[in-house]
Amino acid sequence: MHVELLIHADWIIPVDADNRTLVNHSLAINDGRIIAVLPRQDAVAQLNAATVVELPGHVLIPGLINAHTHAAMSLLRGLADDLPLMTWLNQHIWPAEQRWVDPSFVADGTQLAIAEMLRGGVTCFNDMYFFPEITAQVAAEAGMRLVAGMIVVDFPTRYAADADCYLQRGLELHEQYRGHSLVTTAFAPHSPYTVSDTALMRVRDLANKLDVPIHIHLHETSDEITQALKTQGKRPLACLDQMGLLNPHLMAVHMTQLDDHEIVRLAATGAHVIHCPESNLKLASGFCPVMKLQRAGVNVALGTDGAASNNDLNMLGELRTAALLAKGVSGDAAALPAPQALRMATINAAQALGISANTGSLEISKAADVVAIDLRDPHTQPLYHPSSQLVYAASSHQVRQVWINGRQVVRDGAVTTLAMDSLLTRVQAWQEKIAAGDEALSIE
Ligand SMILES: CSC[C@H]1O[C@@H](n2cnc3c(O)ncnc32)[C@H](O)[C@@H]1O
Ligand SMILES: [Zn+2]
Repeated sequence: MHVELLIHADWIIPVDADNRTLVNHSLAINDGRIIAVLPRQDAVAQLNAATVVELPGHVLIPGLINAHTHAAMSLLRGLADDLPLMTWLNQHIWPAEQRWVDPSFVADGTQLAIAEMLRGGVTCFNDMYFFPEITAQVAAEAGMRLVAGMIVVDFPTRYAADADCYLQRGLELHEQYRGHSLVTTAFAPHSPYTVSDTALMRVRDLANKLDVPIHIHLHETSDEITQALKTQGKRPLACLDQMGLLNPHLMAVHMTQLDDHEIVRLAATGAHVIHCPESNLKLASGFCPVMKLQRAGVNVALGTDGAASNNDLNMLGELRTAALLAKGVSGDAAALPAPQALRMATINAAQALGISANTGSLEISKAADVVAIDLRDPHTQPLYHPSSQLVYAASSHQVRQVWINGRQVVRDGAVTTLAMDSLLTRVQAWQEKIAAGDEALSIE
C-alpha cells in the first residue's frame, strides 16, 4: 500500500483511551490524516512510503493545544511584571492596548507567538484578542491550527465601538472560516465584569444556534467574586448559570475560586475548565482545584494565558507546573500523574474546543498534528517512562519536528512557515516604540 509520509519513532504516546505508550511504532499519513499507527516491522513490510522519517530516540505525541491565550500580547511580554490582575490590567495593559493595538500589532505579535508555540510543540491555540481576522489570517498562513475568539467587551476600542459591533464582526469571521481546514471560531466574551448580561445572553443564543463554544475568563481572583457579590448579589458562576450559560459550550478560564457546590454544578452541566497555572501564580490570582474538578467529572484543559502574564507560551513548561502544582495544592503526590497532565494539553483541550473529532490524539482518521521530541538529551536520560520525561524533565528545545494537517511546520527545530529574521526585526521596532511610549507615560 502506498502512503505519502511514514514516521518511525522509538515511542508513540497516542493519548488514546487506554493511555498506551507504543514502543518501536510508526505513523502513516495520507492527505494530512493519520491512516495507520502500527508496529515498525509491519509498517516496513506493508507500506510503500513516498517520504520516510527516521526518529531514533524520539517520542511522538499529538500536537499540544494551548487552550487559552492572547497571542498578540507576546509584544507586551515583560512590560509590566509583579502586579496583581486588576492593577496590571487597569494601569498597564489596557492603556498600552488602547495606545498600540491595531492590525499590524496583532499581525506581528501573533506571528511571534506562533513561532514560539510551534517551536514548543503547540499545534493549536484558542485565542481571545482584538482583530481576530488578522490572527486567523496569520495562523492559516503559518499552517497553525486556531480557534479564533469572536471577542466581546463593553468598552470601545479601535476594533469595535460596542457589543453589537463586536458581535457583528465576530459573525463575519465565523462565516469567512466556515469549513476551513485549520481555523474554527468560538465566542469570546472577555468576562462577566466587562460584558453586560444583555450581551452575554446574545452570545448564549448565538452559540446555541451556531453550535460553537464560548470562551470566557471566570472566577480568576477573589476580588472578582467580592465585586460581583456587591453589584449583583451573586457569584459570577451563579449569574452565568441563571442566564443559561452553563452547558458543554462553555470554557471557563481560570476558576481559582470554587466551592464544592460549584464544582458539582460544573460537572452536572458539562462545562469545561481551562487551567492556566503559571498566569495564576504570577498574578497571585489563586489556585484552580484541578483534582477536585477532575474527580467530580469536569473536563479540565490547559492554557498559558498571554505572554504578558506568564511570561512564555511554553506548554511543556505549563504541563510541568500543572502537574507539580496539583500535588502541592491537594497535598497528594499522586495528584495529576504525567499521562493525565498530557491529556489536559491534548485530548481534553480538543474536547473543550469542540475539535476532538479532528485532533487531540494520534488515532486513525484524525488530522496529522504530530510532534517529535528528542529524548536523547542528558536531562531526559536515563529513560524509564517517556511520559514522565515529557512532563517532568523535557524542555521545548527538544521539540525537533512538528506537522500540522500533515504539513511539516518545524523541521530540525526551525519553523518552516515564517520568515524569522524579518519578524524579529519588526518585533525589535515594536519594542523600541512601546518602550519609548511607556517612558513618556511614566514621566507625565
Ligand atoms: C477582549 S481581548 C482580551 C483581553 O483580555 C485581557 N487579558 C489578558 N490576560 C487576562 C487575564 O488573565 N484576565 C483578564 N483579562 C486578561 C487582554 O489584555 C485583552 O484586553
Ligand atoms: Zn486570559
